Amino acid sequence: MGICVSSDEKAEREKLKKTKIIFVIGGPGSGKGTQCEKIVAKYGFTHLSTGDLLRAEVASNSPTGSQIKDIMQNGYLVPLEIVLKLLRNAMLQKINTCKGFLIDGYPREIKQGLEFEKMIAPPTIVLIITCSADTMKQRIMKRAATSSRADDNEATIVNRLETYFRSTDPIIAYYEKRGLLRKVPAEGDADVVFNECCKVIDIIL
Ligand SMILES: Nc1nc2c(ncn2[C@@H]2O[C@H](COP(=O)(O)OP(=O)(O)OP(=O)(O)O)[C@@H](O)[C@H]2O)c(=O)[nH]1
Ligand SMILES: O=c1ccn([C@@H]2O[C@H](COP(=O)(O)OP(=O)(O)O)[C@@H](O)[C@H]2O)c(=O)[nH]1
Ligand SMILES: [Mg+2]
Repeated sequence: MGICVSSDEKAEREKLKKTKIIFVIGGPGSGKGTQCEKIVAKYGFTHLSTGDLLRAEVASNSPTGSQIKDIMQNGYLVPLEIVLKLLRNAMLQKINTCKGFLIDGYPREIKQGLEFEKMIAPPTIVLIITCSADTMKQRIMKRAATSSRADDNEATIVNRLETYFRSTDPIIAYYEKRGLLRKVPAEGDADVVFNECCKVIDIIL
């Protein structure tokens, strides 16, 4: 039996397939959000942070929000169907006006990436922002002084780093093999890092 796909849905899929999609990955506090903001300012891309979408869901007090609140507070991963649904909805809201998408903090596991391709489209490239665990920890502790994020505390940072390092090597290997991975070292100043990001993005425009 065939699956019935409405013409609206078909048109949506076609649009999503044509748009540029950059996955931006990197450890907690590596600077994904900072770089995405700069990329938006220069290239007019639409920035979607999975972490932000999930935090908004928690703040809305929806049933899904209460389901994921504790998972996030402890630094673990939210079930991928939930993340994907939020992402797809957010992308469709912007699809008619945007020049391309920066998907910040995604995928956290290969499976998330594969499901994204099934439901939405393949990424144009995967940008990975890399720095040492010490640097990430220092940056988050500094951010913690002014942020109100429930997960910006020392115990959760340890879990977030562990979760990241456990799942990230297979992701890197997977996208490297497909020729989609672009590595940007991020120990230095944010402007220097941005310069490197631009070199990578200019090539796909
Ligand atoms: N020195 C330096 N600091 C940076 C750089 N990028 C970000 N920071 C600082 O590090 C902190 C974390 O940066 P974010 O952009 O929030 O990092 P993130 O990767 O989005 O972090 P998560 O949302 O926790 O995954 C911020 O307080 C930034 O000011 C960089 O390239 N160099
Ligand atoms: O695809 C995602 C993205 C985020 N998260 C959850 O959202 C939190 C915050 O994500 P964000 O990218 O903002 O920060 P990070 O943990 O990388 O510092 C994570 O710790 C996870 O609990 C998730 O489960 N799946
Ligand atoms: Mg962020």
